[in-house]
Amino acid sequence: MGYRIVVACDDAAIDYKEALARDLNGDPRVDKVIDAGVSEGESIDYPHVAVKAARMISDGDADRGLLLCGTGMGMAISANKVPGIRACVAHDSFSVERLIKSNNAQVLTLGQRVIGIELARRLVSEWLGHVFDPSSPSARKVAALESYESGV
Ligand SMILES: O=C(CO)[C@H](O)COP(=O)(O)O
Repeated sequence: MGYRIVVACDDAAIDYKEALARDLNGDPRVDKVIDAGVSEGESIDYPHVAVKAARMISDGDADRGLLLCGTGMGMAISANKVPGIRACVAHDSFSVERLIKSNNAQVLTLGQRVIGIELARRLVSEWLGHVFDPSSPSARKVAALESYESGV
């Protein structure tokens, strides 16, 4: 079973969303790419787009999210407002690996104004290859993180 991935961006990152969605659509590890916007000519501020996409994950309609804006930071901050969602910008290979293996994050965010497209493509491909190990020592820390969401 491959991943269902929701992709979304604001008007600063439409080019990257289109290019990365094309890659994802051609990747055998991906079953479905869901485009949550925005498209050319559309202007919706990043918090609305990020929350819409993150809710698709928390509702069980997608497994992972790839969210893009100018820096990746606004998308991450916004997606993290959705209960249960762990999102972060990661612009290097090691961070992308740890985003999954340490943090079990569902959402990777990238900034079109920060990194080049070829690095972005490589990071997204690497991201798909990483899997969280629930028996790893990191699981205890992710569980602790989740406990704060439930008000403990
Ligand atoms: O990068 C962004 C938010 O982190 C967004 O694409 C641009 O936001 P702005 O600098 O507030 O216009």
